[in-house]
Amino acid sequence: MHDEEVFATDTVTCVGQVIGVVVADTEPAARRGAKAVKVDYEDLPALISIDDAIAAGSFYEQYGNSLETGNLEAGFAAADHVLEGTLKLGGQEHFYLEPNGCIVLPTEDDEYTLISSTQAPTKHQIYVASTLGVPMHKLVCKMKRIGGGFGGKETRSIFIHCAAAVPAYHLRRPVKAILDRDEDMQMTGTRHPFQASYKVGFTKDGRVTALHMDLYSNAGNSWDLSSAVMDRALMHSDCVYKFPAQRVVGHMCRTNIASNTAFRGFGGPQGLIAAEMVMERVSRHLGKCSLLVRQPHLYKEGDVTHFGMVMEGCQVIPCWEGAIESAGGWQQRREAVDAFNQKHRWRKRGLALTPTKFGIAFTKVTYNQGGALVHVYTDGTALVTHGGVEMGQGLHTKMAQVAAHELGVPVSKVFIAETSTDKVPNSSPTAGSASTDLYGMAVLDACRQINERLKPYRAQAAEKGWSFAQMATQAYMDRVDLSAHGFYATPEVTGFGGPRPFNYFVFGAAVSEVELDVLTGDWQLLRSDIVMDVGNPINPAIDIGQIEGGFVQGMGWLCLEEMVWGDNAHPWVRPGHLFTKGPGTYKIPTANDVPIDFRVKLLTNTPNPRAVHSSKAVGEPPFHLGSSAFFALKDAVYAARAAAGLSGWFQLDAPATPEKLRLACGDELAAPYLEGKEEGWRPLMSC
Ligand SMILES: Nc1nc2c(c(=O)[nH]1)N[C@H]1C(S)=C(S)[C@@H](COP(=O)(O)O)O[C@H]1N2
Ligand SMILES: Cc1nc(=O)[nH]c2[nH]cnc12
Ligand code: MOS
Repeated sequence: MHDEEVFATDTVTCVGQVIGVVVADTEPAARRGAKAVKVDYEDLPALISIDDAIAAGSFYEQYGNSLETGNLEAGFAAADHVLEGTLKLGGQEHFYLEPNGCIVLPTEDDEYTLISSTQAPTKHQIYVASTLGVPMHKLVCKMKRIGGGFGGKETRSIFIHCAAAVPAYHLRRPVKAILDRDEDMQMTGTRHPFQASYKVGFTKDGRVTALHMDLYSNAGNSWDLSSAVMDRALMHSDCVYKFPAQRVVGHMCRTNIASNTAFRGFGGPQGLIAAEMVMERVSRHLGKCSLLVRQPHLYKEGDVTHFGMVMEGCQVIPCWEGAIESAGGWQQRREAVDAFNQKHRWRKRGLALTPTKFGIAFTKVTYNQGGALVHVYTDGTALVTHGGVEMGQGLHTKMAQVAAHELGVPVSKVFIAETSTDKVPNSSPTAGSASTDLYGMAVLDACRQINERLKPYRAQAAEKGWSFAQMATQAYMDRVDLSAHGFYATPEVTGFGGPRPFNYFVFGAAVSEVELDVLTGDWQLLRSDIVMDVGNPINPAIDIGQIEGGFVQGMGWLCLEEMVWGDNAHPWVRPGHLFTKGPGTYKIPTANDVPIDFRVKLLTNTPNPRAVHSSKAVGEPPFHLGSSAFFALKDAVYAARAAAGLSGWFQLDAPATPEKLRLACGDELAAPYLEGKEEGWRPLMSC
């Protein structure tokens, strides 16, 4: 939305906003220089939380998307029960291993090369070129790989590139800028904190007749990607359930924290968990098992979502049933957990099953395109370049497999050296989990062009026993072109508001069991069983790795990672400052948090007709399955509350940190701390 400045001019709207850049021969000198700059800020009133923004009416007014299906009035009229409530979801720091950084190299005249840690080389080419006033064809942005991105380097990395480019422009010398962890956490955005106000109508046997939700996101101090994030949240607020009537309205809150941005799932997890929390409340209100209440709502083949997309190749039920089977049967597991809980007062176990469905395609139609460049050399090796960035998700490996398979050579004969805007131009951000689909088809397209030209030589090779090298050499001798550019644009995607904003859905389900220490709120994830539908996997090992990582990262978001800002609830932190700026205060999952018994299964025989080699995207879809740990923890707290004589549904917002879990157990030891505190009160972290 071009609502940001490289260097703030008269007003800064968040702590950490860049006002200038100090450049020196060494980093220590530059830091001394930056410290020498004294800025006397006039403190202005600041809005930090969503509640602050709602109270002040501070929204990005230009955003007003909503989705609606069915007749809500009739739905609520037909309900035996109507419940209203508000649920809160925290933000999440990307915590990529490699903080933001870049090198800006001025070369001849006004030519520049950027070596970038970013997911979006083209976006950086555009923004730095415009900052320096040079044409795009004189500025290359490239990288071999980046040390993690998770969405955090789709846009927020731009300001550090611009801040480094300006001195490079004036000094005509290479400039390197790399953020320290605490700077990165204070200055760059995170996952959007969300809040949902809902009203749900349902019959006495648990059939939802109407669901209305207002979703509020904390967009921070600039627009960034927040509208697309909210769009995706709106489109995922059905989870895997067919609601006869549903309305969901999006609101983007304007606040004075660093602009929040893309993070794995991109608003999808927020929408998914909101629906799941509502279904949990319905089940508990009726005192029914949540599987029995949710089951009749599960999407079936041919059902239409609340935004009008028809479920094709719907694997909701196979994943749901597969996860239960993998877990050894729900009844068996439930009885074992209940038996344990009968025998232990201060340790309680919990069990939960959560399903997921995730839409694959950029909701911005333009981004659903991909390019590739393939060179075949006379030694029989191939150099492949595509528009996607390797951030640890294994994209380059899959692309090399596709090329090797198509050219008929071993993978060792295919090399991917880097991603660079002068090899493949106009690339979309490596985001939305769609890179394998987009660049896989583009690599295929390029290889097919080359194969077409090599056809006569393949015939000769067969009869003369030529190697691929000899074949390539012979073709070269005959002046045949051995290089090709490939391209692909996803057909039939409509963008938000149309009936096919996604190319297809990815499905999954997880069963998790936890053991909670009621006295401390500490817990252990005993076992998780995941069944995921990834079509025909191009590389099952990579896909299982993505599923394990996505699951753990999702669990981190909902059960461990808490961001603490200086705001009304935490007056002991300087206003607007982030208190949790490193691993000492911000707790990301460690090896101890991974399920002790971790089982991941891929559905078989579910080819996906809409993507390369019948595969499916796997980057973001598994993230939501981590919520099975959150609901298992809540299940354990219910058991603790029962032992304390408390029954019925209670509110548990995310992140479900140990303090919150401990107090939610509500026993006589916790009660004195809860005296007179409002619902959901939690202790200030003593410091
Ligand atoms: N190791 C690793 N895996 C990752 C990420 C990452 O930064 N590191 N990013 C995730 C996100 S946010 C996305 S959108 C996808 C992007 O890659 P893909 O489009 O190739 O799936 O990878 C996911 N898995
Ligand atoms: C821009 C964008 N659109 C999407 O639909 N999904 C995404 N994930 C990360 N970035 C995006
Ligand atoms: O789509 Mo991932 O970069 S949030």
